[in-house]
Amino acid sequence: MSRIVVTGTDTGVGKTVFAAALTGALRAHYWKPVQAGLEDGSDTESVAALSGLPVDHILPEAYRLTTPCSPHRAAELDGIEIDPARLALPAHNPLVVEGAGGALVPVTRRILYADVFARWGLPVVIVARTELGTINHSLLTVEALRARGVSILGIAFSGDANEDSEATICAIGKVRRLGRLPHVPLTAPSLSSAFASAFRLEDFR
Ligand SMILES: Nc1ncnc2c1ncn2[C@@H]1O[C@H](COP(=O)(O)OP(=O)(O)OP(=O)(O)O)[C@@H](O)[C@H]1O
Ligand SMILES: C[C@H](N)[C@H](N)CCCCCC(=O)O
Ligand SMILES: [Mg+2]
Repeated sequence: MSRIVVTGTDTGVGKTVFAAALTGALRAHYWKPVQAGLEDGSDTESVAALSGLPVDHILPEAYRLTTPCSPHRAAELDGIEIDPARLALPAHNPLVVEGAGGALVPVTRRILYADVFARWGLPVVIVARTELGTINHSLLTVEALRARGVSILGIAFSGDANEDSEATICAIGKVRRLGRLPHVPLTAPSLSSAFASAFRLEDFR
């Protein structure tokens, strides 16, 4: 079975929506270790609603921070420092783990998400937009992860088709195109069906 990390080229690119679909398709457990920003609902709540899975597949966060900003700063604003020892992976398998923002977002002032991914030693899926600007953001993300020895499972695009940008990223970055999740109504059944049409489950096993 598989334990997979979902990162992205930026915040708001569709990691949570993709992770909900993947978690549901694998009947995995989902874990968002650090939630920064509580007012508009958490990623954990979104995945609980969108994955179609029983709630016991949705694991509690290690940190729930008030402010919607970088976790290192959100922690400071709440008067704490994130202890990387508390970010030990849960034993569940299959497991889908979501970062926050992009791969070089700081967890503390000394440790970035990419460093944590390297410690975990799990393969990473990069969620990338298809809009203009994605080639640069995607290739930067690929380089940053490889520089830290993180294994990249592939790229999951999010949004409208952009055939040349998607192919260019995968060719120059030497990275597998896993598929593209189009924008769909955010319900569990529509997400599940869009994921099944766009991705091959065996790529994640
Ligand atoms: N496949 C999709 N279909 C419909 N809407 C989507 C899809 N992907 C993303 N969105 C929209 O974009 C918003 C941001 O996506 P999402 O929350 O998945 O981003 P994220 O990368 O997880 O951000 P964060 O860094 O905060 O965790 C969603 O709330 C939703 O409105
Ligand atoms: C608040 C947001 N939705 C995420 N939880 C955290 C995004 C951190 C991005 C930091 C940055 O790259 O500047
Ligand atoms: Mg998210």
